[in-house]
Amino acid sequence: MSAVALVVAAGRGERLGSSGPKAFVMCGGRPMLEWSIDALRAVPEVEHVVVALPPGIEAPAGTSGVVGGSERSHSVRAALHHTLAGDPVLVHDAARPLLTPEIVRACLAGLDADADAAIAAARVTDTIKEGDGATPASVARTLDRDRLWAVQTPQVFRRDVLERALAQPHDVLAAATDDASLVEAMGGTVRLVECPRENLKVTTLVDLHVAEALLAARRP
Ligand SMILES: Nc1ccn([C@@H]2O[C@H](COP(=O)(O)OP(=O)(O)OP(=O)(O)O)[C@@H](O)[C@H]2O)c(=O)n1
Ligand SMILES: C[C@](O)(CO)[C@H](O)COP(=O)(O)O
Repeated sequence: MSAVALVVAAGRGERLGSSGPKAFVMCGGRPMLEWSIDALRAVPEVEHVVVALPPGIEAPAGTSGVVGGSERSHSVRAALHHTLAGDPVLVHDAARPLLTPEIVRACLAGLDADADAAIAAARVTDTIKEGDGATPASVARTLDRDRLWAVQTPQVFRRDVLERALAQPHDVLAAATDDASLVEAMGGTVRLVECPRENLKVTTLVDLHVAEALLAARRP
């Protein structure tokens, strides 16, 4: 297998409230992006790593860089177009610094012969209720938690499937919060690969504190 990894790192980090791009915020003593690059480069099946970056920022050592787009999926598409080869294609958020080589391997292995994609996800442990959309909100229904998964990255795709999923109009891509949902909309088969909840996304300041604590706990 010769997989290519696309790491999206071109977001602004508005919900974190950082002064610069979130992927370059210090996390556990280094820019957040570097943790994911290390985990990906520790897996020999990943032959090449491409990073979608904010304008004017150089790619980390051992990777190649491309300027990202206005929304996340546009950045994924820019990075995909930057690669000439590599199948399957693994997409990962720089905002998930708790990635491990084991998670990368599990997601690559999850792409079986009948699947179009395999995505990291954790089983939901909370009770989830759907609101009725009114203000004040009331409960419309309680969802069956046994069937619910909180989706993460990596998300691994057959190259031709991801190319087709991303060959859609700008506003369709802008509305997608992950790439697998574009494949689902095309009728594709997306496998769920159970991964630890620790593979969290740093969205707010609380997440950053939790990520730093988890990274510190990993130190020998
Ligand atoms: N135009 C964008 C938007 C997001 N991302 C990347 O997609 C991942 C997930 O996005 P998110 O956490 O929503 O990041 P931001 O867009 O930076 O956050 P916010 O929505 O709070 O501004 C991050 O690694 C982010 O850098 C990207 O490469 N290009
Ligand atoms: C792709 C993603 O990380 C899966 O959980 C996530 O959807 C990114 O976008 P978000 O808008 O920050 O949830």
